[in-house]
Amino acid sequence: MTTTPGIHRSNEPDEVPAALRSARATIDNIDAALVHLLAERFRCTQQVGVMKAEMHLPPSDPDREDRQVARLRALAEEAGLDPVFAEKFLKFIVDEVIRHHEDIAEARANGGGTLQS
Ligand SMILES: O=C(O)C(=O)C[C@]1(C(=O)O)C=C[C@@H](O)C=C1
Repeated sequence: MTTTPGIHRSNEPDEVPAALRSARATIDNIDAALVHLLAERFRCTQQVGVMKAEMHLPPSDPDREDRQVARLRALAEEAGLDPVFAEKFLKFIVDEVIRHHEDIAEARANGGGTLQS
């Protein structure tokens, strides 16, 4: 593997053509950004889960989800991303968030704090 200072170091074999190597480096950077964005989103939704449990609000809010879906579908269309995929991706994430909210509410109901520490 060759290295250039300041340039993304790929773990691709040397025989991979430069254009493909470069495209893969971009993909790797985008995937890293997605991981960081998702980590921040889940950090935020954990706090929402605690607030909801404290306020005895249900874990899911279908009206809010409908608004999120409509907004994300429009954004996806503008951006040239398949809106069906955007909706599926949001649902995948939100379903996981709801499971976390349920766990937080259950832990609280059992006198077990907030799962935050
Ligand atoms: O906004 C909320 O009430 C949340 O709990 C966050 C969130 C989300 O992850 O975007 C998750 C569950 C709700 O059904 C709606 C939205």
